Amino acid sequence: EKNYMSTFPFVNDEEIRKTSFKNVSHPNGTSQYLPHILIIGVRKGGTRALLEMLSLHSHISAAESEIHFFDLEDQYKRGLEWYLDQMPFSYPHQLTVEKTPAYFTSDVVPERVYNMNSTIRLLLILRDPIERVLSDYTQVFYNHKQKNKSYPAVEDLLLKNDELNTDYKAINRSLYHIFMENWLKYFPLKNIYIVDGDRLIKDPFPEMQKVERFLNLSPQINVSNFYFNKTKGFYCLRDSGRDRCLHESKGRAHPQIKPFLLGKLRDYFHEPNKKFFELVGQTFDWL
Ligand SMILES: Nc1ncnc2c1ncn2[C@@H]1O[C@H](COP(=O)(O)OS(=O)(=O)O)[C@@H](OP(=O)(O)O)[C@H]1O
Repeated sequence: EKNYMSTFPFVNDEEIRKTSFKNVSHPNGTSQYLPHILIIGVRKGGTRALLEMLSLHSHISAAESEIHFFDLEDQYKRGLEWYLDQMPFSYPHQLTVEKTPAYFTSDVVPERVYNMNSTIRLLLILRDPIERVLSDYTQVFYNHKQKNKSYPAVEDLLLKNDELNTDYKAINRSLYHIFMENWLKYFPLKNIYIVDGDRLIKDPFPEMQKVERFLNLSPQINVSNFYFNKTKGFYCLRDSGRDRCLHESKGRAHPQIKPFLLGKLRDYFHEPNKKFFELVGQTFDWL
């Protein structure tokens, strides 16, 4: 049998070795491990879809919720022992993965992750920056709606005095090169795999094959694990006969924006996108 697991668990220094694994194990042979893989973002990039699809693989064990360990002070000060305790119970041959989309855009997170495990594998799923802005807006819009609060129309946030409002948070979070530079101060590009979130929506299987390869996992995820659900308008998962789609909050319709505004967004993101492509030595089909 091919030794796919030979490079794991990536743990490189003594301190981490000591804390990376909790020896208080279940009778069934499972234990908790610090993550071997992190899905760091981007917010609205398709992080949940990526985590669910990766979980189709039997060697993957995923933390269900977003832990926000590295980005929130209150969590981080609880220490690695606490973080370890948030991890799922898994078998020694499995890899633990956690996803918190806020990690990618945080200034403090790369160094903190590095201090935990400098050879950890990072997955970053990105979408067209403009799509991401509209998805981000839609998310916040629904958050307000849920609380019966009103929220401005998208054009009122995107524009200020008839010009693009570059202070708008959702626009800033799409300046991928700025955040990427910070990650690359700590991690080599070869340890960061960038998933094309637009392609993962349109045709998930080939993208997941690439993720499997990057993680050195045996090829297990199959084309029949995915089926297109016409009602949802997205791919859903089929796992040992069980069908499931992502939550209804995933795959929402975005607001239509006027062509002149779309033009402004395109102009604005042109240079940042180019900078990002140069930084990672890879291009994407962004507008
Ligand atoms: N298969 C499938 N089903 C449903 N949704 C899918 C799928 N694949 C990718 N996506 C896209 O995932 C987007 C949400 O991204 P995240 O999970 O990263 O959002 S979050 O930051 O955790 O809130 C979500 O964004 P919206 O379309 O704006 O809702 C989806 O476009």
